[in-house]
Amino acid sequence: MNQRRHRDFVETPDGGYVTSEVGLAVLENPLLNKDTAFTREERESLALDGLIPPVVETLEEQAGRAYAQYGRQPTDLAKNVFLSALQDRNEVLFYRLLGDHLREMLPVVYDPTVAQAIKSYSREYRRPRGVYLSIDDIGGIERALRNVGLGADEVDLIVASDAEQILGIGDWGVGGGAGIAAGKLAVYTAAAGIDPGRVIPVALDVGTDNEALLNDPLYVGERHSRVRGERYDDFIDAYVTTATRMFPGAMLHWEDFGPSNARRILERYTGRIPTFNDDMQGTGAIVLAAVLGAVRVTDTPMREQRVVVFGAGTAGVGVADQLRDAMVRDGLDRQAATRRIWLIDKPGLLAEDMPDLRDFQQPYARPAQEDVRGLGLAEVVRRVSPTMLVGTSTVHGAFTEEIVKAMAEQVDRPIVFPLSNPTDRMEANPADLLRWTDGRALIAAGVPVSPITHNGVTYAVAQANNALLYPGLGLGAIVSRARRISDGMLQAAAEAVGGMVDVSSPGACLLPQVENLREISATVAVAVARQAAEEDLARVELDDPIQRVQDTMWQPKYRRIHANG
Ligand SMILES: NC(=O)C1=CN([C@@H]2O[C@H](COP(=O)(O)OP(=O)(O)OC[C@H]3O[C@@H](n4cnc5c(N)ncnc54)[C@H](O)[C@@H]3O)[C@@H](O)[C@H]2O)C=CC1
Ligand SMILES: CC(=O)C(=O)O
Ligand SMILES: [Mg+2]
Repeated sequence: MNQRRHRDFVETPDGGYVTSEVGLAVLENPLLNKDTAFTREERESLALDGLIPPVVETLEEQAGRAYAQYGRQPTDLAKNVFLSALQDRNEVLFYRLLGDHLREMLPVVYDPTVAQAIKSYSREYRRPRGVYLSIDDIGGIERALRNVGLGADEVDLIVASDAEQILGIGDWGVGGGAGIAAGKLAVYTAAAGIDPGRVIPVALDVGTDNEALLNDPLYVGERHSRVRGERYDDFIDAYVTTATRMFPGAMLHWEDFGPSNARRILERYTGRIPTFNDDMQGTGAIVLAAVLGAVRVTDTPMREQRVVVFGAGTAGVGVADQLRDAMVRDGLDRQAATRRIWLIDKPGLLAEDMPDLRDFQQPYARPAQEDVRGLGLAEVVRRVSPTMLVGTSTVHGAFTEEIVKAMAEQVDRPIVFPLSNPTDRMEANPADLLRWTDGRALIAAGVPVSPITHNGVTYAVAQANNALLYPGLGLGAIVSRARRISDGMLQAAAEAVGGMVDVSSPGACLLPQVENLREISATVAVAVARQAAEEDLARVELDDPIQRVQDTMWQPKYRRIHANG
């Protein structure tokens, strides 16, 4: 009978569950709880009689009530809190509701409202979710991961964050790590059907430099400044070593690390285990997907693009890397491709003779003889005539009317991607971009944007958020049990998303729409699994990856539950 153990229940070959839990313990387990949908037989066998109101409801009826309750919440933050409480109570109902109203609820569970939820994590705190690992207790990592109660082959995915750069809102300590890891995992399940019983969100608490948190009596994390250097590296290493030893099949996802750690960590582990950094690689790949759509509209090949990236941190350089590689595939050598990308950060245009360049910025630094060191965005746009302007700076309004109009004077269809999150960090408002360019701008933003009508044409603005890509990437890696996440797999994912859109009509969206997220993720997963096989990185052979992806996707449906014995 015992196929696999899920905490305190096992799955049976007919897709039901057997549990030794009874009574309130069943109702308090969000993976088992069906609330008023327990049948009469289940109520009897699981000792639930009298613990639930008499009615027996369907999942649909429950979802209808929950949606009405959701609608009565006064603010987006209240809606987020309501949905987390629902997830803590009944995961099937939570995912059913989320799946039924994905376009409406994704911005509440995830970006942009997740930023507000993270800021108020300690104040709103009601109950824990996932695992909290502390740099002050490195020896406790194994114990904490063991306490989750999952066996060696029962974990597919672990999302971890140290919360140094949460979205574009900076350092949010333990609540940032816990909140973003849980938010990203909710998207994994809603988008790609990653089994919510086989994942672990991890907050890596290394302290925080956010003084408001340190001085907040309600703060729930370690109350000291952020630890850096050798102790930090030892902590990350202990986490990776322990997690991969205990759960050898799990993929490790890194989210919202600061620029000094994100790339270093990825480079240390990428050749050894299945792991990826979403902000660098997921973002780079989804932006590449949108760019592939945009260059079909402009009919200018990749190798002829000139790209200005404003904000040369984790995401900005991740995007630059993917665009450079796409130019190389289009015929340029690596150096020529790199030269077609201009990176601007706080000190202005990055140049070789600048002190304090980060190692990952160095390849893009302009040669000293160009004598362009430190130029501001407006001047760079004037001199370079970029075909693409990408914003990953967190600087709201950085793409001013003057700058965008200057760009639009030099190219017919300027590609402008204000990607910073949440909404109050966006480099430009898409409606303004269309107005300033008289509808010529090809736009993608990090947050969802409603369609915009300009001069009689309705423009669907793409959401270039890594959420359109990482769930399918993860699913593809899981079904193929990939040993590594390779550049080829990221490219396959980007091309799969890019191939899903028809950009031929005026105002067409550069990326598929969020309500098709399950379809997008399935398509990405198949492409990724095929690529893993192609590169000999798959640990299982898939005769029919399309069917395997469908079969692997967890569905928010109630299972029949039997009592053990
Ligand atoms: N759409 C998407 O899928 C994603 C969007 N992002 C967004 O990108 C933004 C940056 O995120 P990360 O790269 O993780 O942060 P980061 O901290 O690694 O990078 C931000 C960079 O912007 C630079 N910057 C700040 N102020 C600037 C200014 N006035 N002028 C020029 N450069 C300036 C910083 O020095 C830093 O290098 C965030 O808002 C984040 O939400 C990040 C990942 C995915
Ligand atoms: C979307 C995302 O990963 C970020 O803004 O950090
Ligand atoms: Mg992120």
